[in-house]
Amino acid sequence: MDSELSLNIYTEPASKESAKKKPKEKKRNLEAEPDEFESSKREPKKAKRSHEGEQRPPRQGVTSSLFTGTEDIPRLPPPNIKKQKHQTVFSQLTFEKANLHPFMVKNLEELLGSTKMTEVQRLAIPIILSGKDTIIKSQTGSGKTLTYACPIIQVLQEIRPKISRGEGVMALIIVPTRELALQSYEWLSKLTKSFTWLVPGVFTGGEKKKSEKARMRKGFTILVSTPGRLLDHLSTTKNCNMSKVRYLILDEADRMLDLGYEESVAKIVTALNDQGSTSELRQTILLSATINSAVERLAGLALKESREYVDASNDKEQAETADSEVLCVPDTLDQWFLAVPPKLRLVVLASLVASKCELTNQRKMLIFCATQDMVDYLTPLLASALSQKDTTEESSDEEGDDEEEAEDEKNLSGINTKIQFFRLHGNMTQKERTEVFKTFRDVPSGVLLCTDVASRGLDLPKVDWIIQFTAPPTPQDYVHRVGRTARVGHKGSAVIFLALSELGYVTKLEEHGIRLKEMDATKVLDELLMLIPREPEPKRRRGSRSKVRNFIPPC
Ligand SMILES: Nc1ncnc2c1ncn2[C@@H]1O[C@H](COP(=O)(O)OP(=O)(O)OP(=O)(O)O)[C@@H](O)[C@H]1O
Repeated sequence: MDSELSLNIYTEPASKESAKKKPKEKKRNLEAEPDEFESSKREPKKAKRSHEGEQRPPRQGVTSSLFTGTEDIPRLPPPNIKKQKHQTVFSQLTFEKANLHPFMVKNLEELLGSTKMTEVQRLAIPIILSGKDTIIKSQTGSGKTLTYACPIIQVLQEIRPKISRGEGVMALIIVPTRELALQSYEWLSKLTKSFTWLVPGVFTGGEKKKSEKARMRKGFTILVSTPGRLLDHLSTTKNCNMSKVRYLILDEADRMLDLGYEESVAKIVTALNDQGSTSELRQTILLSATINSAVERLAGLALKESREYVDASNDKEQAETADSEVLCVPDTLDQWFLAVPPKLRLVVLASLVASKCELTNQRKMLIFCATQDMVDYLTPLLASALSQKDTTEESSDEEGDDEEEAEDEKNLSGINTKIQFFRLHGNMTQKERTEVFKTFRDVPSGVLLCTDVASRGLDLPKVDWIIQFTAPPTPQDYVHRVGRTARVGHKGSAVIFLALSELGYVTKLEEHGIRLKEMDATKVLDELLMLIPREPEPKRRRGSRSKVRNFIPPC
């Protein structure tokens, strides 16, 4: 069998007709598979781009070495899913039924455009209101923030005489990342709008400690903080009064452990006890999308023995060990894997981004990378290959080049002229991180390249595609990454790039009840060909470059 991936970058993609005629082979190369991936969606786009009636002249092209000598992609055995876990997101109960203050119910209705509680909210809010320590497990994007925020605010606003901010912190919320701290703080600010005497505040590493100290002097009722910065204040800030903390929330507990915060949380709990907020007087709530023995250990540090356990997935049979845990992903999530040989990873990534973002102007995408360096490398690379901004900058540098070359550049860079690229990782200044987080959250479309700093807890509305350019260490991490889309009942898609040697990852996910469909890399590359403007190729001068060649090396 021909083991070459013989995609010719200048020839037309094989038509559906001809693809169908090809006999099926046991093993396949990237050319042989009939389109399974989004075939119905691709048709209209073909029509849009095909300049009807206009035949593209067949180009006797050069086949880049990128596309030759490629390994065969082995067929995977059929999926072996024993258990699959589905969780209904919304309950039939409204917030009104949870005995929340009418102002808060009205506020929620305006903010969310809905009055129905999610399943985890329906189950957990009454338990939290009853005053019991609680462990809450629920899938990503199921509304865990409001699950703790609503009952806390409900109880605090009822206290008479009214609480004053000078009395010290009454509710302490610990979250693993700065972005999540800001996000939770924003929700608390919105929910306390009608109860002006409850003052929320936020501490995050990377902010100026001096200004945080000044704000602390004025006082907060509800404080959100990352563990490191809170410990710092507890040991150095005089006015850090935690003696009256009656709620302690440990949000994204599994992530907190991954980041090595177990010891910090233990020290915070000790500091609270020392200041007089003992576990008997305090109600502690731990939230996590995955629960394993390490999370249970963390719970043991802070929660009372007599605690409630809320599992919104309601799967009582589930074995709660890290190995056999059946993980829960939203039903509205479409999941794929892409088996890609290393040398094609970049061009397939560029094709996928270009084609998905070209299909609609309202596309929001996250690309997860293994390292900060990878994010820093890929962001300008994709931007210069696919977006107009960099091209314009580059064209102005090349002022004076001959017209033919400028025209050529313009044509080939016209793959997509609107995609905005962003990057986010832990080695950026806090100011940059906050700016990127807020801007990306608010833009209607864009592509954010990030490390796992964005994998947990972040609520970025309207993200409809997650690309994992490198596989995460564990299936639990996979669930958190894909959890940035398909939130609260919305639809979303996720694709993970795997080298041929990594295909066992698909089986590993199946052991956890997660089923991935295969996306065909050739079809993805075909999409790129269709996006390249169909002008006849201008005569090239020696030394001239094209955008496509920026990411497809010359043969
Ligand atoms: N009852 C509800 N009705 C409609 N939208 C809701 C409801 N509850 C929460 N949401 C929205 O759902 C989104 C996700 O909520 P949240 O970030 O709290 O989820 P999560 O379970 O903490 O997710 P993750 O595990 O990823 O952190 C938010 O935008 C929030 O506004």
